[in-house]
Amino acid sequence: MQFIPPVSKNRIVSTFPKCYNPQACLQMKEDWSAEAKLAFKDRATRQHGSKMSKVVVVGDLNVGKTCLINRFCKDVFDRDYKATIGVDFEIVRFELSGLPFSLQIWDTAGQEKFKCIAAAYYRGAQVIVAVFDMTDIKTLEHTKQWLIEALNENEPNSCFIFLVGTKRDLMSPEECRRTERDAVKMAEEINAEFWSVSSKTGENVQQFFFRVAALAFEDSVVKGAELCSGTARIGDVIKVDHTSVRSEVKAERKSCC
Ligand SMILES: Nc1nc2c(ncn2[C@@H]2O[C@H](COP(=O)(O)OP(=O)(O)OP(=O)(O)O)[C@@H](O)[C@H]2O)c(=O)[nH]1
Repeated sequence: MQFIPPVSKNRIVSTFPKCYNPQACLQMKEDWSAEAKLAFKDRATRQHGSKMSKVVVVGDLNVGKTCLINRFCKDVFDRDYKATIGVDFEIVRFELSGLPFSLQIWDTAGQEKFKCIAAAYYRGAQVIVAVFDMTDIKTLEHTKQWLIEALNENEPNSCFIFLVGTKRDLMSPEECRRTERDAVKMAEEINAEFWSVSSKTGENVQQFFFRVAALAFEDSVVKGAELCSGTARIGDVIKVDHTSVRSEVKAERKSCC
């Protein structure tokens, strides 16, 4: 396994929605000439290289962090609870707009006794995912504290924040609606984007991680373009279009650890 240190993020470039906004990704402008598209790709590849973004997943014990990651990275679901000890991580490779991009997804332990080990890995996160169990409402309240601790280790305004409710499959439609209402309020409070998922059935899991990848990738490319010596303005490069990123994301998964 090769460990590639995560790149620290200094600021958020794109406007971050308060709750799920299905439109955000990077796309070259349709009306660009073939040469302009090629030049953009070349430049972005040079700046971007095989860019990796760090995603840190936090939340109470037993809320389903490991299952969420495993459903996406390995397409498996384990009914038996095995506590995460300290931290673990997976690397997922994508191809976005023809460019290589990776997410390094850190699974942290929810148990109090492992907290100090896990906290050592919060630094350099580009994305923080605060997870709660939809069947256990107090875990939603606790996401605030998890978030505070994760943000403490990072530059102010430097992370995209997601709030994810798991175990959707265990809820009746009415319970689900009620919990989602509470979660949207919490998401607004913590300036996060809310998703409700089921790792058991897989509902929304892939869509959620594709969204994470799209935002992290867009942010990396915008920063790269800003560094570039004036050949492209940001407005020329970024266009919001979620559908195209979804269809262009080709996940080549590589497990580590
Ligand atoms: N029905 C259902 N069960 C789930 C879901 N996600 C997780 N679980 C179950 O919840 C339990 C805890 O899941 P984990 O993913 O191990 O929890 P965790 O948050 O990683 O726990 P720690 O490692 O202690 O922090 C396991 O028994 C899972 O099978 C889900 O979406 N639906």
